[in-house]
Amino acid sequence: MSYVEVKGVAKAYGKRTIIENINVSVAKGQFISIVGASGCGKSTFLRLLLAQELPTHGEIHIDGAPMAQEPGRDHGIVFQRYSVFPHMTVIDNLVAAIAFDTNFWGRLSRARRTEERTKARKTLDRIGLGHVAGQYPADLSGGMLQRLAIAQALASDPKILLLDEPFGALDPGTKIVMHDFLQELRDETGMTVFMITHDLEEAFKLGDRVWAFDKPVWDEEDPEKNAATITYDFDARDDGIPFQTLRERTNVLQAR
Ligand SMILES: Nc1ncnc2c1ncn2[C@@H]1O[C@H](COP(=O)(O)OP(=O)(O)OP(=O)(O)O)[C@@H](O)[C@H]1O
Repeated sequence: MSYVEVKGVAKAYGKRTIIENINVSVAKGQFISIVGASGCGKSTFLRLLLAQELPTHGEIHIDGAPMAQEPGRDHGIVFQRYSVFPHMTVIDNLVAAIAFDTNFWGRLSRARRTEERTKARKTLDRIGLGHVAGQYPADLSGGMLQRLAIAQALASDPKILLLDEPFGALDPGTKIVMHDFLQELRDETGMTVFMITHDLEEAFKLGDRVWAFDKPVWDEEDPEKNAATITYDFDARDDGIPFQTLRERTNVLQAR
């Protein structure tokens, strides 16, 4: 059954339409990787899913209901650039995320604060950051910072996790460790995940489906003209097209 339903969605800024004719349906727990040329509207699409922006046309339904008109707690998001607070320790960063989630930080009782701290400590142990709980983000490696950012995004037990090039700044070894980490989290939580990446191998390794955003019509004289849409929706599991042959079959996915 469909969990996220996107019907005829388009987004324009002023007179310029960035994406259009987006019609997709995603089952609960699916992992969608999103690839495509720079500037073709991938992050714009994530912002629509996050309700940070509203579509110019079309509708998005989540779990059978029209999407909220503003960002809510059922979505978590992680960006490539680490979105942690530099002046707070690792554990305080996580406690702050939990507090934002509860919305009652100022009024939390001492007992509740202790409870939240214990919860944060457990989460840090779970994600391998227990030993740096008292340190500041500046002392952490890129992989550690992204673990912390993901843990913050998960503080509200989101139903949908949005990842905008989360591992783009990491070295190849750390990336592989982060892939395992993300796959474990996904197995544990059953979240539906949308991840933008410029790394095709990563897209096919992690995704159940890989969507390619592209402009069906290019205007060489004016590359900014015309909108992009989802031109390919690949099944990346079982009977999917193997990554190795994909590059040969299509040039749409070649890095531009
Ligand atoms: N708030 C805005 N107002 C006007 N134009 C915008 C706005 N946000 C994005 N754009 C334009 O929309 C286009 C798509 O941007 P977007 O960030 O969604 O692309 P992208 O595919 O995620 O790119 P990249 O892979 O480089 O991150 C760009 O040309 C950008 O300049």
